[in-house]
Amino acid sequence: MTLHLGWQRVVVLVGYDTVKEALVDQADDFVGRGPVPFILKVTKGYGLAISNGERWRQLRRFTLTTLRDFGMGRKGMEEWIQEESQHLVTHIGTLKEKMQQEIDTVIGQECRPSMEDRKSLPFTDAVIHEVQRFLDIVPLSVPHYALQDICFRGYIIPKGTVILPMLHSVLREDKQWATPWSFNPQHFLDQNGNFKKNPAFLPFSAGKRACVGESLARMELFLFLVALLQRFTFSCPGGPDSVDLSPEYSSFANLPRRHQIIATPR
Ligand code: HEM
Repeated sequence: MTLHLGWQRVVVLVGYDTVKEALVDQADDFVGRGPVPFILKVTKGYGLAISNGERWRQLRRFTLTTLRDFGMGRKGMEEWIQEESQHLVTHIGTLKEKMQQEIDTVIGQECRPSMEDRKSLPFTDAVIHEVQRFLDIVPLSVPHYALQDICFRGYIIPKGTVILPMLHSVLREDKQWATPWSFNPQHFLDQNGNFKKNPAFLPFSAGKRACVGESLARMELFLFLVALLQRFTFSCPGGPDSVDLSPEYSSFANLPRRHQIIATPR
């Protein structure tokens, strides 16, 4: 779909098939990032997220190597996050009985969680995936840009066009999810309760420009949440129905609201 935002021509890619075909199957064509004003303002024109060509390739390689080395250093990334999460559990508390039952059964309340535990905790893993799908934090991804004319599905996308891979349309697509508008961890579970991948789970986008922080972010989400659930039960003053799940702001990002949460030690 083509539209104009002021003078800027924008092509919006809608749905899993289109987003995947562009970002993965035609990865080299759609790898560009353009001089979009808000990204320029945030980055001042520097860094990985705004760069193109050789400069971007080098920055991306450097970033990925640094994150990987961080993970393999004297204190691995996993261990570092584990320690951080232990600090956090002294302040906050837990969430849902079913996750706690699963965690209690598999690793107990005392043992420090590790990433190895993820495959033994399919329900917890499914809940985390569903939270990311449902919250839809970066609904339009970070804008891409046609650095030259791109031929896509028989159309020409002219050089200078901003391209928005609409991740929101993938994370809420009827064809991909049984109940796209409801929070439903079953989206990531099979009939036997095993974890089930869904290729349309693209909160970090896809292809050559996909989020470099994905592994770190997913590790943090898992280790923090499991450590918190081991020690606390969470509730909110007005009961679960009082929680408004709609974002506080919705534009480039969907920002979740702040909530008052009661963390009760178990
Ligand atoms: C839940 C957490 C996160 C989400 C949902 C997220 C999502 C995204 C998305 C959608 C993009 C755009 C990809 C594209 O252009 O196609 C992106 C890019 C990027 N993310 Fe993340 N991200 C998260 C955490 C992080 C973290 C922890 C880091 C840093 C360690 C990070 C660093 C970056 C960078 C540098 C880019 C630009 C990559 C490039 O242009 O080549 N992100 N992220």
